[in-house]
Amino acid sequence: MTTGRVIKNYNGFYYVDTGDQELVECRRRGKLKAKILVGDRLSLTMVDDHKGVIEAVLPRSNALRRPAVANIDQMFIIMAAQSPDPNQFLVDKMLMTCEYAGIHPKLCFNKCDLDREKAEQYQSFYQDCGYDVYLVSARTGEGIDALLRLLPQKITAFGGPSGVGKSSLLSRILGRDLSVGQVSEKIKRGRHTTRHSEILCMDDHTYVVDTPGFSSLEFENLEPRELIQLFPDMMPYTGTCRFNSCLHYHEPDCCVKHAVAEGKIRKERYETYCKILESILERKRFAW
Ligand SMILES: Nc1nc2c(ncn2[C@@H]2O[C@H](COP(=O)(O)OP(=O)(O)OP(=O)(O)O)[C@@H](O)[C@H]2O)c(=O)[nH]1
Ligand SMILES: [Zn+2]
Repeated sequence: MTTGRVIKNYNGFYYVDTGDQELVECRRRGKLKAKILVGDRLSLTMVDDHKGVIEAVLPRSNALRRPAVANIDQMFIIMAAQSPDPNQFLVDKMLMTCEYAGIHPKLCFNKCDLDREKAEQYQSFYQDCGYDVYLVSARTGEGIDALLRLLPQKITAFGGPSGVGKSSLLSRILGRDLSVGQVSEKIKRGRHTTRHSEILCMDDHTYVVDTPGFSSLEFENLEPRELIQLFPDMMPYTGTCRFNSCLHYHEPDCCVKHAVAEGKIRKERYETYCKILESILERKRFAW
């Protein structure tokens, strides 16, 4: 049995990287009902050198719903140091979306040429929260080498709000202009032909996923008590609150609130937590 990774899904065929030079064109075995995502690892039976039949989807390490992609090795959330100005609540929500999908993301502030001071403030804030933060400029090329060093042999997803310079950054990273629909040799398809998540090939086994529809609604079914798990900077302080069921909100003797008061948890992060918690509680009230 051969194993491989789905690189694209097109017209009922799955194109699978098995480690060989060429992608293997696969169909699913008729009785296989599982949903197959880009990024999924599969077991397959080879029919000839270039064709196969998918027998099973192997367990996933993570999966995002929108964009639909599985088994990402790392995720970068791209923001701009300026135009558009960064918004801390939005950054927090995107971080939470990734954490909910089982991905501990990295942050990248582009357009550092425009406002280095602001970018450094954000860098220091989120580093304190336990996130790796990279400062780059797609315009000047600053910081790109540091990003490039993190990519080999991995599937890396890039997401972020519109206008932060994601296309410019990916063009720099891939060394080709993405805006004109360049065609990747191995994938044999240009960009901008689909709105689905797209895996772009850098070289054998190194892939970059452009995620245009990055959605922060992934935690809409979250239970109030689960919310704290999406804040790795707050999680260490849970567990010793007076009440086992503590939501770290209005309860007395809450260790999370103590940590906020002592400056061990950043106040702004706790504010995000409360804001999202309130929206979840509100939604549950309406559901009754
Ligand atoms: N000063 C500066 N401008 C940049 C930088 N990167 C991108 N830009 C500019 O920002 C604008 C948006 O860049 P895009 O690469 O189209 O941004 P995007 O995030 O792909 O935008 P969408 O296609 O809307 O998702 C363009 O005018 C770029 O020239 C940078 O590092 N510095
Ligand atoms: Zn508590």
